Amino acid sequence: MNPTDSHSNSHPLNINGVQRHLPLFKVQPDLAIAVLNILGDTELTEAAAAALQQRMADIDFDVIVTAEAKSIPLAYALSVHSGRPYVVLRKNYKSYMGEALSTETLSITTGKTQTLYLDAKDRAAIQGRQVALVDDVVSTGSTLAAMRTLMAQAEAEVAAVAAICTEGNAEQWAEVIALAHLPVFPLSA
Ligand SMILES: Nc1ncnc2[nH]cnc12
Repeated sequence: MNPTDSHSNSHPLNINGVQRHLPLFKVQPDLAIAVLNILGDTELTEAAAAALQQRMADIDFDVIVTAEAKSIPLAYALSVHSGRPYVVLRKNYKSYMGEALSTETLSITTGKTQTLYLDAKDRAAIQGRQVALVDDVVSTGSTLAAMRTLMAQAEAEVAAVAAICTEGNAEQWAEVIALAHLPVFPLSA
């Protein structure tokens, strides 16, 4: 690495002309990832939503579904661009969520198992509908698998999977509509 390069500990990302340098973050003793955090980044979120909406223009979907937390602004922006409502799968159960559905997922950023809940009202909103699953980064596929499980339980059909970035093994994510691919960074112990 070049010590004079101020971005030597980052990975470049360009979405629809919006440039960012993603900081590298160690998530396991032997692995770092380039962290994409769109929270607070209206310009990047907007650029991504506009580009994804274009890529999804020919897909017939009724509802956008995302999981807490970092991708919520993307789902909101895509909702505005596409005119479709969005649903958020939650990480904590609240009493107002009624007869929610739930399933487990393993997070690469925390290394911990998490539960995803589908609120009873959202369950009714997607039953028998075509959904687009949306995430900021599709990485290990654990969140995506949990989202698919909940969609099957709720009798919703997955019409598309879309993300700002795929990560890791690009071939594994050929089905994902994505705007960029992030490598992972093996570290020597
Ligand atoms: N590169 C990444 N940035 C943010 N969240 C992630 N989750 C998995 N990979 C990620």
